[in-house]
Amino acid sequence: MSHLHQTLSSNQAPSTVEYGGDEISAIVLDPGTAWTRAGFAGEDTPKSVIPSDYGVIDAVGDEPRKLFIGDNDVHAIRPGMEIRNPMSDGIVSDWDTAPLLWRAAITSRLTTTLAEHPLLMTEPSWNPPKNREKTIEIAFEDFDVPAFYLAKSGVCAGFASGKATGLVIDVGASNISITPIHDGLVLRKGCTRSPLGGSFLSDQIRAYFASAAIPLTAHYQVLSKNAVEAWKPADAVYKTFAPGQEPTDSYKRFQEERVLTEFKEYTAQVWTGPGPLPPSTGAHDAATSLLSTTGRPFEFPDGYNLVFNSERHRVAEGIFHPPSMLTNYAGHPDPSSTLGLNALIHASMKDVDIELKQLILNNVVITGAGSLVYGFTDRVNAEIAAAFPGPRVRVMAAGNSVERRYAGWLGGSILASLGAFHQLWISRKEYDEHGAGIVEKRCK
Ligand SMILES: Nc1ncnc2c1ncn2[C@@H]1O[C@H](COP(=O)(O)OP(=O)(O)OP(=O)(O)O)[C@@H](O)[C@H]1O
Repeated sequence: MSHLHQTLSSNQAPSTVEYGGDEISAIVLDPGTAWTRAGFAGEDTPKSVIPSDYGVIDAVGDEPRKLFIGDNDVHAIRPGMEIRNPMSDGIVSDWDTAPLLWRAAITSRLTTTLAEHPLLMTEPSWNPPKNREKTIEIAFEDFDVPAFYLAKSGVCAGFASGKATGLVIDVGASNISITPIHDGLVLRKGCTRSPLGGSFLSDQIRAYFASAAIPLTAHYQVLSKNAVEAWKPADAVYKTFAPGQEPTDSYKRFQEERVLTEFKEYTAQVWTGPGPLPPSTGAHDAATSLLSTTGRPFEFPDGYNLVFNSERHRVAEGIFHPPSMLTNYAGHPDPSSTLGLNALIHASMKDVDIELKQLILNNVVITGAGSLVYGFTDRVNAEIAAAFPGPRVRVMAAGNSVERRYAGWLGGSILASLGAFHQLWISRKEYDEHGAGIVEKRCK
């Protein structure tokens, strides 16, 4: 892919791809753990973004299993509907359902004739060969596409910022990954990741609410509410369900996750460092005065509202400094063996030779919706500047949240619409001749 980067610019957005002499729009599909994003190559944003979580009512007797995919369906309250996700750690773990989601993302908003459009999909750098082969098989045999390519999401996110060389820090739902890229290729030995992504932050906030006895209500549970003063009990009417009609626990958790994301968006804030957030000292929290920040309010769906001070920093501290993580819940990562973000960056840069390291650290690209929490970029900046002092270290993050959310997709969109990309597509003929193994040779 290295020859492509010379023609690369983030402003470039041709609207069609030339394939087989005709101008046909390629489709770009970026399947994440939180969202599945699909759109036409050359466009600025994916036209179709659906939750990767889906609803399912398992088969009972003669009734077959029912699936509920897409925003409207997955959020509707249905007794017995479980919410599941076909991804784990950023890669597909449920091959029965993932292709159904991909197809739904494409056919709901883009086209019903998949067989006419080349398909570019993104994948994380740790996607194993078996998964890659399965993906190309689905593209050609199930979707019947005329041409296919599998691009590394780290490389795509770099391209979205106009960089073919750099260090991509992607904060997704399932993890944080660090991908060094050089001339549009992933430097494999420098790829690192930790489970301390957006879902971890949600779990930390949930754990904090539990420890402070702050009730977490989801939107669907509230029928109506009246405004109340901060710290006063909610004055709301809650929805009740007849026996057997209640939503499942997984549905409840999925809906609570939306509220936790709102908390991340409006209230949580990363301590800007460098170095860890000072420890809590109880009621007269030294960190609060040290931070000299004003508190920030948050209102739950039932109107219960309060102002959060140092706690809104504390919930995010574990991402950078795992010993600070809250551990009052089952399944939390092990604070003593999980790498914080600074350590991850160090581990990634450890074996990169010195000249290349300078080039790479000159283009640190922060991406992924999980990075949108206040202060995140400032902290990364401070940590990198402290760890790698020098004038050539530069951290960049799109100020525009849409770009940050969709960087992987956008890079794929740019890539697939470059004239020079034409030669990289794997054609149906090549797939038929060489089989699924061709993906290993052609999509590096
Ligand atoms: N404004 C925001 N501030 C902080 N976090 C946010 C914000 N908006 C969304 N998030 C979080 O970002 C995460 C989703 O990020 P993203 O869409 O990049 O993940 P993904 O690519 O689908 O997942 P993965 O990379 O793990 O496969 C969720 O945990 C969500 O709660």
